[in-house]
Amino acid sequence: MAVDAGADILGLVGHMPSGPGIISDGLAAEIAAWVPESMETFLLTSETTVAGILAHHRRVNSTALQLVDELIDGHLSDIKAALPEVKLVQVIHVINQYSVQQAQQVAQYVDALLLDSGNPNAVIKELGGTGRVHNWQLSKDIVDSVDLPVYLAGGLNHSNVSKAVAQVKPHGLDLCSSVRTHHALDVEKLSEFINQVKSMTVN
Ligand SMILES: O=C(O)c1ccccc1NCC(=O)[C@H](O)[C@H](O)COP(=O)(O)O
Repeated sequence: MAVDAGADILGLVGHMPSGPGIISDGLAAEIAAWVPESMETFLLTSETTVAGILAHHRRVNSTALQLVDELIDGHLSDIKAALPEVKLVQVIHVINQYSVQQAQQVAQYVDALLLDSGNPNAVIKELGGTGRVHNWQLSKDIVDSVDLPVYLAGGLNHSNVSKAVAQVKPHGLDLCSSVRTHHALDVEKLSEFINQVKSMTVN
């Protein structure tokens, strides 16, 4: 459905402490092997050690790794050295001014940033798929201060996407909750969103 709708990238959500989009590693691997070669697959991993992240990648074999949490053991450069052909995308949960510093600190070690609205400090960590919008001014400050592609996520839907793009000017958009019904991707909601984005590029 997402390929037909014109998505450029598929996000394959691995094991997470919470969220509506989680799938098994087996299914993620099947999808990663099936997609057209021109399409990127981002494996979303909540692993926080280099060994755990590399093992997760071996199970799925995606074109990119989207790290939804902070590393607690090892360094991003260790992952890059082990998997030079795999893009590294670090998620920054945009909460306050510290998030801008965090983005600037990791920018040199990754291929892209993705700005989302999770709360890694919650009792049950929220690492994405929240459906919540964050402070887009902070996101804009990040876009303006790093020299990397930056994706915007967090509560995007067909009625707020124009404003989000105008304010933040991201490289790309990532969304989950607003195009689902009862947790499953909804073709009508997806088309409504894509049509809105297409109308923005035409106008
Ligand atoms: O979808 C999930 O369950 C999920 C859980 C934890 C991390 C990421 C998750 N989804 C993938 C994404 O990157 C979402 O597209 C992103 O967080 C935006 O979600 P939403 O605010 O619901 O549009």
